[in-house]
Amino acid sequence: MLQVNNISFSYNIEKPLLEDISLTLKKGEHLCVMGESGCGKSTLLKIIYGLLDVREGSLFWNDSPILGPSYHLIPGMDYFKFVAQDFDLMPFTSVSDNISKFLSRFYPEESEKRTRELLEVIEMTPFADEKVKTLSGGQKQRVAIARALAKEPELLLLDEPFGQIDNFKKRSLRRTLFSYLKEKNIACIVATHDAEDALSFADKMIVIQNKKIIANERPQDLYKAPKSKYVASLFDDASEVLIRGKKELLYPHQVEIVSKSELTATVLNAYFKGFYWVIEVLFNDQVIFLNHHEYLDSEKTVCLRVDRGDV
Ligand SMILES: Nc1ncnc2c1ncn2[C@@H]1O[C@H](COP(=O)(O)OP(=O)(O)OP(=O)(O)O)[C@@H](O)[C@H]1O
Repeated sequence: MLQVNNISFSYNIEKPLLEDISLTLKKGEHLCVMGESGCGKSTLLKIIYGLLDVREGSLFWNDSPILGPSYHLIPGMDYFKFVAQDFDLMPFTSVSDNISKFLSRFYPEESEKRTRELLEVIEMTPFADEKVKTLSGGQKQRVAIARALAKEPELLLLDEPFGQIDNFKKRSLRRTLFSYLKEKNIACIVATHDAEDALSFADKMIVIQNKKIIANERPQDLYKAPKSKYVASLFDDASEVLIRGKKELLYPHQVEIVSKSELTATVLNAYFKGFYWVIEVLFNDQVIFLNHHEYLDSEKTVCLRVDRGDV
């Protein structure tokens, strides 16, 4: 089990980046770390991996303290693997060799079987013999994930793991990877901007804002009852508006256009989303985003209805 107890960290002593951060993660559990760019997600992953020294607080994996580079000649915990945003692969070596390098040379058959299995997890079997330098950014990212899994870690730390992968591949890779991790009971922490990483695959989610953890809950619970616009905006184009004197935090699917209502608004823009449109409207000098089945011209007057349903 991972235990992070009240840690604080700063790159620059005058500008603390993370303050009083605490969290726990059990074996096989998946945690998603979200928050605006620059809030310290990657830094938190680096601290947990043991690449940075904390100013205050302590970290443990089971009963062993996780110590930073001041205490280790080679920083990084043995049972953990960290896939950073820069991948750190061997460019002139094949995809297979990049993965198998971390497997035992004494059991070549085992090693080959495991490499084949991991190539399938990252959907890169046809590229097994390609040199890494010829691969795209997204393909390199997938090889880095497979390499991190070669010697099964107890905790896998992924920094924006699908950032360079196209949507089609991302969805299928995400399904395969997270079910593989669950099957092997490997704990995982993902720093991401993509709410889909959290909503479908994480057991827990933390949100960082202004140096602190402002939410630590199941992603479904956070989605249903976001405590602020900052949290809701991680999931969708949330609007915070004053309606009939009451402040409402609304997702686009909770606002409908109806034929008659006392809430009137003016269309500003319409954004094509495939089977629906996101319509941006101005309501009492406040901008609201809502989902609608068809395109609407700007400046058109529309009537609104709020239907919070059960989110
Ligand atoms: N080695 C470093 N030295 C000094 N400052 C750093 C260093 N690495 C990161 N920072 C700063 O710390 C802050 C947090 O960076 P970090 O990469 O942890 O944020 P993040 O939430 O992961 O951002 P993003 O979502 O954009 O990847 C940023 O302001 C960044 O410029």
